[in-house]
Amino acid sequence: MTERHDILSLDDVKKLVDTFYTRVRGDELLGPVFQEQIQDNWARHLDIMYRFWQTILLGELTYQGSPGSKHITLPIGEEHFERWLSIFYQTIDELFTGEKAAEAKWRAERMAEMFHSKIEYYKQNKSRTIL
Ligand code: HEM
Repeated sequence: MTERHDILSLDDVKKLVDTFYTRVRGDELLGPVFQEQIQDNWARHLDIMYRFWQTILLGELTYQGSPGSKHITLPIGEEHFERWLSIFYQTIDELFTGEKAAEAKWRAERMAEMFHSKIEYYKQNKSRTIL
């Protein structure tokens, strides 16, 4: 096994994203949710996710978007977020180690919390506009 290092380049980001979404697509809980939304646009989704993590972890500002709005109406709850984070953490820990690797996990967890609370709020207040 090659020695693990930190997430330092766009190639590292791509390796993380490709490995993570390959696992997500094969997961019995998450796979169908992603497939339903993304259908045959995986190349585009992966490209967006490369740019998202490149911006956060490498400080190269290639992503512009508002991810919150893309998640608010998804049919997901706590168990989906737990599974997402568990696969993400496992993928990071297998492939990388270091400050950026830790930051990726921290960021993902904060965003999962934020998306989850927005989704729950939306489910309970469907009749009201919140944007
Ligand atoms: C169970 C949890 C999650 C599910 C099922 C999920 C699903 C999705 C789907 C289906 C899309 C594509 C939306 C579209 O193009 O119409 C998407 C986009 C995205 N997701 Fe998630 N997601 C989850 C958690 C997260 C978390 C924790 C993060 C934070 C790291 C995240 C970050 C993003 C970003 C940045 C995009 C791209 C938004 C854009 O188009 O600008 N997602 N997600």
